[in-house]
Amino acid sequence: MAYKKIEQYDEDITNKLMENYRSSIELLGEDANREGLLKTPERVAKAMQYITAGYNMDAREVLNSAKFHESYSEMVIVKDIELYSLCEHHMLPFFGKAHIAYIPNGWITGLSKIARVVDCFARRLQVQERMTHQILDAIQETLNPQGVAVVIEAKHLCMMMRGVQKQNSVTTTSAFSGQFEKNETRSEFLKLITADLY
Ligand SMILES: Nc1nc2c(ncn2[C@@H]2O[C@H](COP(=O)(O)OP(=O)(O)OP(=O)(O)O)[C@@H](O)[C@H]2O)c(=O)[nH]1
Ligand SMILES: [Zn+2]
Repeated sequence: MAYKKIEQYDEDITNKLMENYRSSIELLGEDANREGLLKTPERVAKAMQYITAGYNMDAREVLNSAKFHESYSEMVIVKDIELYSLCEHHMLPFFGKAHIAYIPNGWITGLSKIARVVDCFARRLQVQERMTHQILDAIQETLNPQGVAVVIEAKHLCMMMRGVQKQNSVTTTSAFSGQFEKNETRSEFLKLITADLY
């Protein structure tokens, strides 16, 4: 199976995480035995496994699972794919949108698979730059298209609720391969992801 079902949690890992989160709650000055917190270690253990489930997902397998022969050779753009990830430095969320395009070279993939590839790499401890490249590489290697473009815009909670405390900064990262290395193609992509066509 390409990805972990939401309800499936490894019992051993869940139990070990629960012990750790119980200790963390106490170390942070709380009473882990008070009513509202009794089930919290288990909830957090499951939530953390869910938001890091990307380690159990294989992006190439996801893309190959719906790969179709097709002669369409214009740009395919899936934009505004929401993403939630965890920064690997503070384990705090960063979240935003991914805009992805590819120009097929005989093969297309199911549109939902593009969004699943985003989840696959977002649901890990990440830096935005690496995630951007991982998404591009998975699509490039699996579909062998004429080019791939990935733009990610995200807000990092580690820059908002602590540290430098900037509430409005947005980080944009991008990666381009093949035809998208040409200015003309890249400009068309950037124009289309900012256009309000829907
Ligand atoms: N390049 C990059 N940096 C990130 C990302 N997520 C978080 N960071 C940064 O990682 C850096 C870690 O820096 P450190 O100085 O080791 O950590 P820190 O003392 O907590 O830093 P401050 O956040 O500035 O308080 C910070 O500048 C974060 O803003 C990311 O996706 N990409
Ligand atoms: Zn951080």
